[in-house]
Amino acid sequence: MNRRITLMEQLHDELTTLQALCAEHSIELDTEKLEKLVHYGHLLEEWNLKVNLISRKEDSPVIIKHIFHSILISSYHSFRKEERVLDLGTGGGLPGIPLSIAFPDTRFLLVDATGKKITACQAMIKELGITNAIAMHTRVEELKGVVFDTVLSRQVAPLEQLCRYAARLLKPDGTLICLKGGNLDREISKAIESREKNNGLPLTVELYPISAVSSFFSEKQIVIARR
Ligand SMILES: C[S@@+](CC[C@H](N)C(=O)[O-])C[C@H]1O[C@@H](n2cnc3c(N)ncnc32)[C@H](O)[C@@H]1O
Repeated sequence: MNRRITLMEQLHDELTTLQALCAEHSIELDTEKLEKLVHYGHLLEEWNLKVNLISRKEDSPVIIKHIFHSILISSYHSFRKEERVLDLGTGGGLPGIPLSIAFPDTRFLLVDATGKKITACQAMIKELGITNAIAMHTRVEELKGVVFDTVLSRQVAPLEQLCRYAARLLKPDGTLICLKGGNLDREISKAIESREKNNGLPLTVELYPISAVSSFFSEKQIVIARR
């Protein structure tokens, strides 16, 4: 029998899906955080009707494709108390908003060159009661007087360009973490060739393929660049 799924059932399904994925990857999140992440997913879809934040012809659940994808970074990097993190080209808050929910003691700055996207992020941050993330409308090249332990970036630019942006904003022992897809051989070679120009970033590049985590992450990798 065909029947419409109620909002309550949908929320429950999303919560269960996220909980199972987190448990499978040893990511510990309490129910309050899981519920907030599900709430963020709904706000993201609502805002997406007004501002282009994520693809509108979604073929996969937002809770996996965008939210768990962001959270998965924490399997490869420990977000510490008071750590300062920049999300460069955050768009609708990815990966910064999910990670700020998961790690409330870490401090996140989310920047994007598009004002309308930052307005959406600011509204979502407020509605979710997030106090450890700030969204700022700026090009990353114009950020001054701040340094970060970690720079995050999801689907923004080739690695060499990200290294150029991050080089002057990262502490000497800081880390650049990118969520990327496809074959990265050429862009990694270019980034390594340009490292002298980019304050020695990257000295090393670690690649963590995540295709096996979910069918929605086909050809996706987590890329970690260090000096
Ligand atoms: C493809 S979107 C990805 C958004 C988000 N990270 C995500 O995964 O959904 C790339 C975003 O990077 C932003 N962007 C590109 N270059 C930038 C720069 N130099 N400074 C700040 N934002 C930038 C764009 O405005 C855009 O919102």
